[in-house]
Amino acid sequence: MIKKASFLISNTDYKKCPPPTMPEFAFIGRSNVGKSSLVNMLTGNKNLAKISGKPGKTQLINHFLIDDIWYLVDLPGYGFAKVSKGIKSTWEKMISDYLTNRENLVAVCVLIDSRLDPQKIDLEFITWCGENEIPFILIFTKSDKQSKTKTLGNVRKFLDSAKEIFGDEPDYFITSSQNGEGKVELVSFIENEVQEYYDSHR
Ligand SMILES: Nc1nc2c(ncn2[C@@H]2O[C@H](COP(=O)(O)OP(=O)(O)OP(=O)(O)O)[C@@H](O)[C@H]2O)c(=O)[nH]1
Ligand SMILES: [Mg+2]
Repeated sequence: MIKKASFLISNTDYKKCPPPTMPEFAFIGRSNVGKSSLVNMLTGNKNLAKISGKPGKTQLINHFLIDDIWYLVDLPGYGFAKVSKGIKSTWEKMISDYLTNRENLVAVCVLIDSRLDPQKIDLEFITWCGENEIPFILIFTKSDKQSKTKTLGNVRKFLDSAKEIFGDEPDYFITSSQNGEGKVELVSFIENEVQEYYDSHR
């Protein structure tokens, strides 16, 4: 479990991010999918990342230091219709530059709204990750909002779509920031990866 978490710095330029000396996990997904809420749930600190009912709250690359051994990054959402084309492409460049150049990035955690059928923009994003050889895992959010059957049905549909693209199923987790579902599983997974990172970088 996470014992210690603190906010470090916000950036628009990946070159100004903290030195890449620790393994890093970045949280991304559509605006309002629950990225910042998940960061707070995982760290047990309701006030760490800013949350809003309005999409587009997070606009920068936000670094958090976890247990003094890994970085968690809260990224702005993609696919937010209400911003202008110009702002959108600036965001996209900032995020794609960060994702393709950040050498200590272990995996991108792609958040998917478990209430919805597979969304084109999410499938496009994971396709882009594949093309750029960026490892990713899927995190289904807001599982508390509907029945277990409905959640599992939507998860299955998304995994089937991903399988069509990649030939196999990505690692995935089902979570709720409201009731803590998936916290233990996801944190254990990340902590394992962190350990492996240090083992292979000795
Ligand atoms: N019921 C429920 N609501 C959630 C959950 N996660 C997030 N929310 C709500 O969804 C809204 C958006 O949450 P945020 O965490 O700000 O979403 P975000 O992905 O960081 O959004 P941007 O920063 O705008 O891209 C807020 O009103 C949250 O309270 C969840 O697991 N369950
Ligand atoms: Mg946010």
